[in-house]
Amino acid sequence: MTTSAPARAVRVLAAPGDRHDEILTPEALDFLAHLAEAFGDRRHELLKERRRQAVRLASGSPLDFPVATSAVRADRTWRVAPPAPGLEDRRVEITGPPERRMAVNALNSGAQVWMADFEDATAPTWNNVIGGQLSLLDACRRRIDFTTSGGREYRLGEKLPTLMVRPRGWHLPEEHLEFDGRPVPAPLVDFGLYFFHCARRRIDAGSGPYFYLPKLENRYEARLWNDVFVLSQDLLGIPRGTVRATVLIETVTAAFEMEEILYELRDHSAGLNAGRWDYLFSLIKTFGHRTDFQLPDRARVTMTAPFMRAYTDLLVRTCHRRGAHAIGGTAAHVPGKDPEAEASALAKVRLDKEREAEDGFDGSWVAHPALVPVCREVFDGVLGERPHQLDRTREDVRVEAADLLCVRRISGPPTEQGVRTNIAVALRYFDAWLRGQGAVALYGLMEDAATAEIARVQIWQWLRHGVLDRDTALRVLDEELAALGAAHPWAALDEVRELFERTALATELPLFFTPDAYTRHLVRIPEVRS
Ligand SMILES: CC(=O)SCCNC(=O)CCNC(=O)[C@H](O)C(C)(C)COP(=O)(O)OP(=O)(O)OC[C@H]1O[C@@H](n2cnc3c(N)ncnc32)[C@H](O)[C@@H]1OP(=O)(O)O
Ligand SMILES: O=CC(=O)O
Ligand SMILES: [Mg+2]
Repeated sequence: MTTSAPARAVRVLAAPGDRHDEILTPEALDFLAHLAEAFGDRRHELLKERRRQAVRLASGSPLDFPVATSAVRADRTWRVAPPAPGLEDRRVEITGPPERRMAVNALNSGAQVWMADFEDATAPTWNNVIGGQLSLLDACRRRIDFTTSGGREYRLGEKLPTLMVRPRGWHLPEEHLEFDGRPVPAPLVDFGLYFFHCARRRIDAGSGPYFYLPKLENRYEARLWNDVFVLSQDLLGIPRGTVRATVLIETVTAAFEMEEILYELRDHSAGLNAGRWDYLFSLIKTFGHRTDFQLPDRARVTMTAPFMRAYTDLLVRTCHRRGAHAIGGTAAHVPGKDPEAEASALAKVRLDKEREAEDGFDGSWVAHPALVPVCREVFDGVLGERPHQLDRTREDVRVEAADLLCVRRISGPPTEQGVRTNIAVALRYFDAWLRGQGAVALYGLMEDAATAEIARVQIWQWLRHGVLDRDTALRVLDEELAALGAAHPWAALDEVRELFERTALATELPLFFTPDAYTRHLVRIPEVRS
């Protein structure tokens, strides 16, 4: 590294695990200490600002495109950096946790990009966090092959996708690492360890250190990431502008600052992604108190709802006028175990990808290897030999604040089946998450931390507006807990129930279920600290 050591060190508070010393080297911890020292306080201030903004919006302050940055939006001259090596053609991107077996499967899936996910698809147990870093390091060294105890072989193919890594969001701490008496911010840990160990290897392989940035709420959070990139590159002597990052527009406040977010990151930007599930979650939680934001059953809120279409159209237009890729989101349907379910899932995903490709997206996400060919076929049909469609500037798109916020047109009360599905999904997902699994297939759909949040906050919202009565919610909760216990005798029913009651049935809505559940259930710090 090119600068002197920080005054304080990062302490590891976890028990040593298999090969963890390969990741938690003194040099890597020193790198994290630099990041924690430089950015810990700013992250803390930005989280306070998130809470202040939530209160302002809940008290009726209007949400609109910021006046202070109108010059950035009006200036037609600026562009983001051109696509970096390996990021020009992104028509199919597969997502998934960096668990070893899934890592090999994703790398062999035939997609252009693998988005290795420490956020929505990972329950951040210490073993998942460090195990994920080991998978990434081994993948970068091409030493990830293994054979299961049953003799099944996992071997990397010749041509691999470009690797992008999604660190956890700013709201999460990593309690197994301490700096200056406080947990190190989780995004700095996920980003920092990968960057420290793999940035040079990726550059030497003709690619680069590339990231997806989740759950940003405004331009200041994008600026913070940009400063993290600048310092990290300087510390390792890597030229500025080598890092690239795609920001997920998945909060309603960020949808009003897409241009500004691209602008803040312009030298490191690799476009925007329409993170539809967190977006919907954010919309409900931000305006959950307002009756005109009351949404019907989750299944009825689709991407063709006018307010969702306004959000994706605006994203494509914003990206393309700035020379940035616009990447679509995840259709949650995953192939089931029988051919009929599989055909139905493929048909639904195809429709979703067709809409995205026709609307101008340059590529999209899939959550399962069996969906790669569908997504490819659809984007091949629209792109042909071209790597993207940045030339489709979508001048026809006119989106005002009201278009993004006009939810009323699809509002309505829930059905009993809608209530039951949400409760069942939340309980089953919490159970999986507490056992260390961050994504699961439930009732034919991929469920992760974003989709489960929708299930949770809808129950809260319906109770709040009196369209669901508490007795019914409690009765369904009892029934669905019993069903979960019958299906999974190992499920921690008391913990699951308590988590649901605390996060869905409380008067005040917790902003996320994860931070508190993480601290209570996933953190394992031995009695005697190292
Ligand atoms: C809202 C958002 O943020 S979307 C992005 C975050 N979410 C995700 O990335 C979810 C990714 N998807 C997944 O985790 C999985 O597909 C699940 C959990 C939904 C379903 O997984 P499974 O129940 O294992 O599915 P299934 O049994 O059909 O899997 C068949 C094979 O495909 C593999 N596979 C399934 N999904 C993936 C994936 N996304 N990446 C790599 N391999 C995968 C499985 O590991 C399995 O491999 P194996 O035969 O070697 O054991
Ligand atoms: O991260 C993606 C989303 O839809 O949420
Ligand atoms: Mg998300």
